Amino acid sequence: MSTLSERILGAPAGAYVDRDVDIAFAHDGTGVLTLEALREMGVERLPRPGRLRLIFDHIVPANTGTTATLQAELRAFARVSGIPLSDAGCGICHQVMSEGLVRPGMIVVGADSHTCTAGAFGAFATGVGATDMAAIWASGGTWFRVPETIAINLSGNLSGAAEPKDVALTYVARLGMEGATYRALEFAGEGVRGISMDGRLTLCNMAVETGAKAGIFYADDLTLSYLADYGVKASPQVPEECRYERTLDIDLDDIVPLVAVPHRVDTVREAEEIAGTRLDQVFVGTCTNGRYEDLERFARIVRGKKVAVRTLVFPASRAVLSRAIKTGILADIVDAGCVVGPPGCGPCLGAHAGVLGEGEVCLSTANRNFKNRMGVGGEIYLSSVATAAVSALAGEIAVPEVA
Ligand SMILES: CC(C)[C@H](C(=O)O)[C@@H](O)C(=O)O
Ligand code: SF4
Repeated sequence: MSTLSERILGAPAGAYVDRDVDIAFAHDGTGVLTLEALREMGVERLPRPGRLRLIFDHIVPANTGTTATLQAELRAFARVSGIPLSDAGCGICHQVMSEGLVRPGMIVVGADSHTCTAGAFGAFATGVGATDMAAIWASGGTWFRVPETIAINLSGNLSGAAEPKDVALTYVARLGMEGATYRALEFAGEGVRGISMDGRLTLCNMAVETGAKAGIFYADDLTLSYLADYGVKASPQVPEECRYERTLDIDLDDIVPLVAVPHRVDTVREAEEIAGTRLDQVFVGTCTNGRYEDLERFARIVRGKKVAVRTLVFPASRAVLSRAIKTGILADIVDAGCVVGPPGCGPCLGAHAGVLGEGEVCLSTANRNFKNRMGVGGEIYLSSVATAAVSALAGEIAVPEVA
């Protein structure tokens, strides 16, 4: 009788286990540090390069000569070591993982904290540091302490303008930024069924904002049909009776549009309470909310209208961008006056495109609003896509009525 994390890691909570990993990836930022650590360790050959991956997403295309040189070095390393490389323009590592690479039951590690996103497929997926990643690349495996699990028990259905992002902000606010440290969050209950795969990815993505190692859903029919579109065959995972450390009940019928206010992601208000807050920028994208369903929802709201404030839209991957072009929603977004950027992290971490100036205020669909993250002196509010869309049209924080 095990939690899903216990089942995948093959031991009860609290145990330490050594496991091979199915996928171990790094991006352009942490890849540079991983390579540096490998060189310091004197590692020359990597045993299973096919299970490793480099994905360029954080600063793409390169913003300075120094960045370009580091990326060129990493590219050359991938070539000689046989590591598959997804180069600039492919999209955010977590989105690339979710497009047919991750399967139920896998153990996935990534040198990025939001690796927990892949738990949406019933995989145990967690972020590690670059030095740990170097050791994993050199050996093919690592140790884990099997986490205790907090169940997030979902009931009911989302209604009105509420989105999975509002559910994520709800559990982050209720658990707090350290409330689930070293735990796994397992999404359970009848309410799970009504949440799309894109929505499940959003929910798992924010698990790390509570300190959790992983966020995880059982693979069900929806998971299997999503994966089938990528040519991946998988079996469902049937939940067992198991012991959770605690259970957090969330009734989806009660969820309303929410906003995390500066500078903590667990400081959450109803959008209604802070409506009218003046904005300098709206940012739609990231590994939290840059997927096709998000862009479609955004386009539906801004179609035929004009945004009243600088609005940046960065699709999470090439596949998302391509689909948005083919279905025509990208034209709606551009015609509404938005700036569309290349697939990748974009302004999320304040490294390039879309950096905020001193005192500027941004409403973003990302997962973090730490002080100075998008630029020194900038202020970040976090919301759903629908809230971002109506706010972009209003030039100030506004409350969406229908998603
Ligand atoms: C740059 C990277 C190490 C970092 C992370 O791991 O989360 C980034 O993706 C972020 O969101 O802050
Ligand atoms: S989109 Fe933002 S949160 Fe996600 S991996 Fe990139 S920088 Fe990190």
